[in-house]
Amino acid sequence: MKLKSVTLHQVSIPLVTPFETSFMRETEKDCYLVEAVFDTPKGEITGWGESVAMISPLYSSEYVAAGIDVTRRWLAPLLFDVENLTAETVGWHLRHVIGHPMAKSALEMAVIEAQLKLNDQSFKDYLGGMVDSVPSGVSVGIQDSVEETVKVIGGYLEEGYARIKLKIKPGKDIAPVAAVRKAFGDDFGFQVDANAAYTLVDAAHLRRLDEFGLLLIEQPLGEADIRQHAELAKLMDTPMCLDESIVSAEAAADAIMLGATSVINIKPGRVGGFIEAKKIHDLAAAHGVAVWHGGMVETGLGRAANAALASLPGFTLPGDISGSNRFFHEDITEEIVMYDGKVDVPTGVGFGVSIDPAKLERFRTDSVEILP
Ligand SMILES: O=C(O)CCC(=O)N[C@@H](C(=O)O)c1ccccc1
Repeated sequence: MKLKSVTLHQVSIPLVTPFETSFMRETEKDCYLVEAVFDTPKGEITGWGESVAMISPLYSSEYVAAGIDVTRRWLAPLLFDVENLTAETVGWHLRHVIGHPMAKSALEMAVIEAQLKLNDQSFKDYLGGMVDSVPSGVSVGIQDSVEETVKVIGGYLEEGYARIKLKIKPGKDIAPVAAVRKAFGDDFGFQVDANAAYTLVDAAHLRRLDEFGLLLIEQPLGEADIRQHAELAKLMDTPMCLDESIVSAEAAADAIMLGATSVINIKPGRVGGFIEAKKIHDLAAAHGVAVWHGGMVETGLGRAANAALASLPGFTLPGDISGSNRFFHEDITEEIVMYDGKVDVPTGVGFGVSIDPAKLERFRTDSVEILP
């Protein structure tokens, strides 16, 4: 395939309720979509991708404006020069640009989808997915009070979510977790995500979480740390899970070998794309390390692609692939629907969903066209 043009559509979609983590509080989903047109043996084909970078560099160093800039000035020009572009080689062609995994992943997604359309193939089949639906977990932001936390989680349990993930930070951790366990018992999957809000000095405090039978504790320490997480893992019974630190298969190998993680949160955007994410899945499986699919408040496009990846056999824990309605009043693709604690794995060609032009128009705030 030969890349002919790339258009980046910046969108802002209102959230149904504010989403608060230890490092930010969001009321809109701001991201950009990649619309890439390719010349192929079957004529012109368009592939779509989604960048999971936030509007500000608070989860990682990436952010929307930087992703648009690095794509316009560096990444797209590199791909325009490739005569026969394939999904499996995008990362190689972009390897000299340091960093920017989310921007690279968004472009790779568009190449993947065009290749799937060229080969009349679903993403699930391309990856070797084995199931038609995947368990659907939900991520719960930091609430204003313990009572509100119990109420919100009760609502999601009512809806039938397979697993609850609660954001925590110093001062909003033990009490809400204890109250949720007291209110709903021990028979549901419950985990916490600190987004790097603690330090090793907090080890004794974090060990108090061990009494609540949590599935895991996610990234309690620094976003780039591996060694200290290995130290903390020795002190806690709750399984250690890494998110932000796992920026590549290499980092995953280091974390596994150092005993820093017994569960890995896989996010294609964080590691540079779905091809690298599958390598991490395969590496973890070889080491008996469980993986689950993380979420970055993606639109239905990203959620559909994530569900396909999560259909691989190593994804043994429910991921953050909630229904579209968990975050959005309306999605820019067909709605991803959670039912009976699961979401369907799309079976259509490509990612199995399409961008609704009218909704793209409604939520679009800017577009930039990039030509060779
Ligand atoms: O369900 C979802 O899509 C969101 C899951 C979630 O909590 N994501 C968190 C995270 O730290 O993993 C996040 C969201 C947005 C930006 C950065 C991080």
